[in-house]
Amino acid sequence: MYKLKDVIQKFKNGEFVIVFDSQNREDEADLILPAQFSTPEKISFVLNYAKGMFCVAIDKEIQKRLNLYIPYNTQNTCTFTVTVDHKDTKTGITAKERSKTSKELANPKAIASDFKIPGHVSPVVAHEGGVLIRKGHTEAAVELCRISKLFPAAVMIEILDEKGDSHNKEYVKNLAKKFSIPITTIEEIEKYILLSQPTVQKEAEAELPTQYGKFKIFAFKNYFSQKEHAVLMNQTFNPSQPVNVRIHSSCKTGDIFHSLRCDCHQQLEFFLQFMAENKNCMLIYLDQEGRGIGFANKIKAYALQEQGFDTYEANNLLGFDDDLRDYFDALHILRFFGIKRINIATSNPEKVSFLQDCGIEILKKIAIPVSVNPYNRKYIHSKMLKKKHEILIKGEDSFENF
Ligand SMILES: Nc1nc2c(ncn2[C@@H]2O[C@H](COP(=O)(O)OP(=O)(O)OP(=O)(O)O)[C@@H](O)[C@H]2O)c(=O)[nH]1
Ligand SMILES: [Mg+2]
Ligand SMILES: [Mg+2]
Ligand SMILES: [Zn+2]
Repeated sequence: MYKLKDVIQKFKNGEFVIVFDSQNREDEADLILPAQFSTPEKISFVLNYAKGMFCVAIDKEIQKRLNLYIPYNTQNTCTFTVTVDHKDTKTGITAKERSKTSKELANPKAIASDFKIPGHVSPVVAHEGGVLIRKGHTEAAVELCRISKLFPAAVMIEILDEKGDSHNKEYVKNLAKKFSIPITTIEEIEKYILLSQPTVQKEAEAELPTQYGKFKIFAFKNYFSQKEHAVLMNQTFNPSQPVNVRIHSSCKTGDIFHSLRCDCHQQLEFFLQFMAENKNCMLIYLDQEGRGIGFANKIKAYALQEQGFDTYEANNLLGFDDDLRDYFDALHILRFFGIKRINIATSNPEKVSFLQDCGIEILKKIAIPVSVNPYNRKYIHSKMLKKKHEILIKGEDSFENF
């Protein structure tokens, strides 16, 4: 699914890769090389073509083992340590000597006394939570090493163009093309991690008798986002048979207060009833309120909708994208239960394509009939028009009636 696989293959073999961060962040590209593969030639290339700050991204373990002091207050900024040279270097500045220092930073047997302080290489320490917590080049570089099963140290340097500009995308692309260097983004690295390792943990399970029937309830937690999700399923459950799944994003106003502004409560109620009447059902109730913008922002968005903006325009006016949700946690919940084949109750084509791309087989879509009223009319219409939701309108209802 992600071309990151090819990037990792090259990185594993000791080749350079280029990593862009997000446009909302530094909007820069760094040339990155596993430090263990440093050679004078490669370091010379880096100095000639990248021209930014010569750093070696390292993990916390290396920083501690080498006793690399962090002289700055580094809350949320780059965690640079003191500068170093390897003890066997003379001035420490030549490509050959910087290569030696970089390579030794990746040496798992290296000790503090192997390095002289100050020097000509700047180690910078990645956040322990990696790119899931901090979306910087340092974290990306160390993650690339980790994914590639290399020592967690990488030479990292910003690419500047002929004029010294670090934001020239065309220049970076041409450089990549000229030297066949693969390009990736921090976002792609993050997606790769979210797909390849479980994002949630099961915390607890119990029985849950409801007015619809007796179900089992599970609590799952994502320790990065601190989000807690609920999973309801039938008491007898066979994951090797197709499972009827609903992935529902929390809607306090709809699910709890039965708001008429949206169709959430109708969908939830339909599915709970469906669970009572059918076997092998699972409701994954995700803690991502207001399409991921949170409760307070959703209410702000409602206030804007009262002025005539639609649900997506309101999000955008508040500075958010249309939809901030993702379904990685839901994917890992399905994987946790060993579920591979599902019928899904949704109108949202994005949920379907995400799960399919991740290898979940979708056998059927279960349509949920919803009523239109004067308060949800525009909301439902916008979803159908702008996001291609396939919404089944109940009985006699039609948009023209409102
Ligand atoms: N930001 C924002 N979020 C909303 C608004 N109305 C509902 N929501 C949230 O939208 C989410 C539900 O999204 P929907 O688009 O209704 O449905 P869906 O989950 O994408 O698709 P279905 O599977 O068919 O339910 C919930 O998290 C609600 O809290 C709104 O006007 N603004
Ligand atoms: Mg950077
Ligand atoms: Mg919905
Ligand atoms: Zn709702």
